[in-house]
Amino acid sequence: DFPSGYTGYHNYAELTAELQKAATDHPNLVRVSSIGNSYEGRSLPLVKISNNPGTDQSKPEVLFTCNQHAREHLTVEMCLRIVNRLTDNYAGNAAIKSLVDSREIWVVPTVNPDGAEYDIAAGTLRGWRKNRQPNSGSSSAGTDLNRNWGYQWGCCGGSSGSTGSETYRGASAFSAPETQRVRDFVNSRVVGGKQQITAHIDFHTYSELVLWPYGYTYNDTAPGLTADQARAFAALGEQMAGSNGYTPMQSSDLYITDGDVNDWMWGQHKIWSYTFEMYPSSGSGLNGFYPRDTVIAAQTARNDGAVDLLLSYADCVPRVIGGSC
Ligand SMILES: NS(=O)(=O)N[C@@H](CCC(=O)O)C(=O)O
Ligand SMILES: [Zn+2]
Repeated sequence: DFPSGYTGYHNYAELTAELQKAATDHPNLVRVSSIGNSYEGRSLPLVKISNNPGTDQSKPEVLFTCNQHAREHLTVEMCLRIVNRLTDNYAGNAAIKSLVDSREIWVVPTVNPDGAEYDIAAGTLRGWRKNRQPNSGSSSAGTDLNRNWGYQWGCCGGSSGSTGSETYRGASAFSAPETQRVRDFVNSRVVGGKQQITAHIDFHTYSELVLWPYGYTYNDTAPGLTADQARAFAALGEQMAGSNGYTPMQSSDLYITDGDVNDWMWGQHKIWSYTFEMYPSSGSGLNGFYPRDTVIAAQTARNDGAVDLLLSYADCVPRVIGGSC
């Protein structure tokens, strides 16, 4: 479990209990289900927040994913913040009520529960990043889930083919059960030939950044991403960064990543997909991944405005530059 100074973070059992509590407290707003299991067989929880959660309505859908990277535990708290804030405040906050009434919101609070549990299993903080899937012929386990997505997978030097690398891309695109399960869920949201999810944030730590596609190329435009679309990505990214004080940039300006989730969400589905790197802005080595639990409340609430911005533009993100849909 988490060591002292970190007990405010939710381990897997505490997370699932918290999600069940949200559903029990708000049966008219929340459904908790599963997109399937991790490599080691842990259920990957799926939370739906809606004013009619038992029915698929034709409203713009927004997805939040957290904890692709095991050691980035603050992101689990971020997804929990989204669930609790949108439900606990629905009755008393007109702005939140209108966002929830006009959207269908999906939250996957942990994409990598095996890695997250392994990271804390010894009562220490191991610095683990990848999933816990073995690599045949190697004593090094783990795939970097954020290099395993099947858009431009392994194309461009933005990942590694070595099983021991922290950015090992896996044996093939979607070789990891966890990316398969999120892929299958997103694919299932194509209804009547139209992807219902219009916008997405994948939360990571750390460096305090707002990032948008493409990661696989330094170019601002590339096949499937026009200059206007790049302008819209940047404009909304800059507005969200203005609300949380993070630094906005195209993700390849940070470094080239291939097989990352944003490139797949946009490349495959034209979902306006961002990565948020949360607090801290900097750190020496591993300690940046392990801020004490005393920062959780402030550093998750810090993103409330950005979450609301994404939700508000979700009907038509190009509106952010005066465009139309
Ligand atoms: N959270 S992190 O691993 O330090 N940074 C992310 C950045 C993701 C991106 O550039 O799109 C990654 O390398 O997957
Ligand atoms: Zn990460």
